[in-house]
Amino acid sequence: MRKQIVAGNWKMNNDLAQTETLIASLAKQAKTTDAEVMIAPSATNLWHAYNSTKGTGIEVVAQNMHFAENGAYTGEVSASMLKSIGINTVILGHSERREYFNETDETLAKKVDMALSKGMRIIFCFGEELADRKAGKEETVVGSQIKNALFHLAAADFQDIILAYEPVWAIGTGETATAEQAQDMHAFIRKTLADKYGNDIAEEVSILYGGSVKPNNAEEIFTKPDVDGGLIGGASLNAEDFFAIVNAF
Ligand SMILES: O=C(CO)COP(=O)(O)O
Repeated sequence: MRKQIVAGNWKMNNDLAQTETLIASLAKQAKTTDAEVMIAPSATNLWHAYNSTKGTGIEVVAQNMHFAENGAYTGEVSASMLKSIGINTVILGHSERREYFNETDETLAKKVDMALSKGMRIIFCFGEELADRKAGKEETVVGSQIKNALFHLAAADFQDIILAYEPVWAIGTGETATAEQAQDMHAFIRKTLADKYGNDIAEEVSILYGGSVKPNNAEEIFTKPDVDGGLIGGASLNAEDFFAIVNAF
């Protein structure tokens, strides 16, 4: 059985005091589903968040990391640094990192390798832009993003990979993919995996949907057979909204 996961990507929001306040509110929420719950605070607040979520069942994950072991990469954070403060999962390939920080499939492949070599789990993000969808190229784009960054891996590596389909046109726009659009793409992603690694692997990989998931649309999206959860931006900054989404399964 693949895992159901709801992860909150806080992006560049919440200073230390706000992180404390939001985690205190999250800790008061009741979970009524089996979904795994994750939050991704900023790098400066990971250590605090790791400590203050102990015993809550919420996993703290990182939003990014560098591909090198260590060295002269001013401003960057390594996998070992994350591991050393108890962080075992990292988001890689978010469209904002691709767009604003020039992350490419090639650099992401290196980040994937480093994270896996440190025994970390990865939430690997990808998704087409509006122009791609208008041109009917969404499957071509998504297929190549997955192949270029992940298809050098061994089948066993996929135990540590969670995929997150985030159509760029639905991120922060209030425009969600319809549940059918999400399901169609997730089925395509699973078939892409199955063609390369076989059905057993493809059936075990959790595929999350991200892009304007809110309490009022989460249930419809999560009931689709190939949607195993969500990567939540804006709505993860409010504890009640985030847990309404967690409990939408
Ligand atoms: O980018 C996202 C999560 O990583 C989605 O953001 P929104 O939920 O704000 O659209």
